[in-house]
Amino acid sequence: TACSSKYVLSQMHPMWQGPLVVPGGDRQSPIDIVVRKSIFDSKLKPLVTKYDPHTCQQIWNNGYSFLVEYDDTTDKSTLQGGPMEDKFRLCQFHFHWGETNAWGSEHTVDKKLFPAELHLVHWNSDKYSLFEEAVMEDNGLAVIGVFLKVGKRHEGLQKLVDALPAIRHKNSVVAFNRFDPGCLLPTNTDDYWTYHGSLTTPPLTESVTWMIMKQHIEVSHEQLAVFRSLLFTSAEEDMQKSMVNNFRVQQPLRGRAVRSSFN
Ligand SMILES: N=Nc1ccc(S(N)(=O)=O)cc1
Ligand SMILES: [Zn+2]
Repeated sequence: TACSSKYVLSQMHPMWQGPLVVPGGDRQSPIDIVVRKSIFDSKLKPLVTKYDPHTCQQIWNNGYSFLVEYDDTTDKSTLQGGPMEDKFRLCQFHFHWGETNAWGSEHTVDKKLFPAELHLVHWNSDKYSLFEEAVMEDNGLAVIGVFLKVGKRHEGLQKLVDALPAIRHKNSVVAFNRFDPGCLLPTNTDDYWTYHGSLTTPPLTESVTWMIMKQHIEVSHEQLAVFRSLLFTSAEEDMQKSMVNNFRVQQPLRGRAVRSSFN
């Protein structure tokens, strides 16, 4: 679908650090969320997600993470509310994780690292007609971030985990339908932090309104271990590299405000 994208993994420096310098990058992501410096904004509305499980199309290994892609040619799976004025269309979700449970998330909360982070990627379908267009615009994208903690097994996630062995190698894809991404959201989606930032992988464009959920979800150690069984490398390459630590380091805040929807 429109929102899938290929990343180029250069040998010079691992891609998850992205290019070392971004031209004029003063709203880069991820960031450390300093809770006591976040500003409560009573005008922030609850998030309204309306996800149609039937718009799920495929799951694939893009050599950086695994993406679950949705048909974003109609307004079937949408996000609105929060700090946004417009309606946004879900195009894909993916995760970032570490080689151990000690780290793996991209955002941190008072420097606390989580073992993994889920990103649900949406683009502004009120203003643009394609993800590729929206990705270049200030208010083009909205990404929901959810922290993962290791604990009890996540039943909804298991369907996804069971599909991963089929896409072990980079560029492998498997049909995946009927998956409700809403099952991966925490029970409370009213409490979040929001700030203006960027994609955390190339093209690193500064077009993202981030909404980071205060409440995490729990997945089992075994489920995370299957994430780590994926490979960065394609079947043709002889050096197989396990797909771990696919996160970018925290970026300077550059005076940006982080608002909270809760007191
Ligand atoms: N090129 N597409 C992308 C979409 C989302 C993200 S992220 N990790 O910021 O959600 C990065 C790249
Ligand atoms: Zn991401």
